[in-house]
Amino acid sequence: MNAEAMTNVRAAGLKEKISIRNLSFYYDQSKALKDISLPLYEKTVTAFIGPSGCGKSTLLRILNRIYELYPKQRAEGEVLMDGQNILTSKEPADSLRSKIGMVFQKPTPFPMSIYENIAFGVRLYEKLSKSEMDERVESALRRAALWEEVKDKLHTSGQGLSGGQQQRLCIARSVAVKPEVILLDEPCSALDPISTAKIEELIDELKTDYTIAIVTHNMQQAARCTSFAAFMYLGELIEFDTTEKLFTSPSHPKTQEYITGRFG
Ligand SMILES: Nc1ncnc2c1ncn2[C@@H]1O[C@H](COP(=O)(O)OP(=O)(O)OP(=O)(O)O)[C@@H](O)[C@H]1O
Repeated sequence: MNAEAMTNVRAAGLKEKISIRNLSFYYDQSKALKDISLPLYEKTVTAFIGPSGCGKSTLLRILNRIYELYPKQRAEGEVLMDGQNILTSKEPADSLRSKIGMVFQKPTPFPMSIYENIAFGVRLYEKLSKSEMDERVESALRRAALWEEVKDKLHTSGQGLSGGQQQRLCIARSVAVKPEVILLDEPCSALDPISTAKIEELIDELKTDYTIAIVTHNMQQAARCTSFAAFMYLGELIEFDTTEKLFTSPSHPKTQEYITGRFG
């Protein structure tokens, strides 16, 4: 990041919620991420962009330790959340995942009712009374801008919703467990433009409470709804800066080529 951007970060009083330091990642012998260091600022949206295969999804999967389910995958370096290295901490994975929620490219509602899609995750972490649970489900659906559309059919299947509604249900599901960080891996790539616009509005709304990282192939989307952006290429972080700087006057020629559509 250049000096001017750094001054702006300081002036805005932004705190590093997550600090990624010298992070490398291996799929067996193959090195998919090479010595990545960057911050995710608190209550801010950061975009991860770059051509297919550059390691964006791999990076998100490290942040909530999904990779540890696979014996041949290994991370080196540090991912500090509020100063604690989540890669080596003894914190159980499910507790970590309640703090760092993830929404995937393809909407993945569970095969159960809209209500249960949300209540199911909450029950893993908290014991709530029926009325408290009703409130939690409603507030999560409101937060995900879905309440008005589903309030009269909460006990019908979540899989009966449209793709865009399903994705908002998945966002509601992750919001319901009161996370601190939300990771969005191409959340709009399977959606039509109207649903995409709704999710973008929602991201803008959610950043008042959550630290958000979003992987996207859509440059306009990154420009519209993020404050910081990281450009990755072949497993390396080429450039990290404010989204405005990265899109208007990138420092690296590769970033320039990518954002102007000359490759990728
Ligand atoms: N399960 C896996 N086993 C081995 N290599 C993998 C695995 N998953 C990903 N990779 C490799 O790791 C590298 C980074 O992949 P990743 O999916 O993180 O890229 P990406 O930037 O998210 O791509 P896309 O934009 O296409 O989703 C690629 O070279 C990919 O082939």
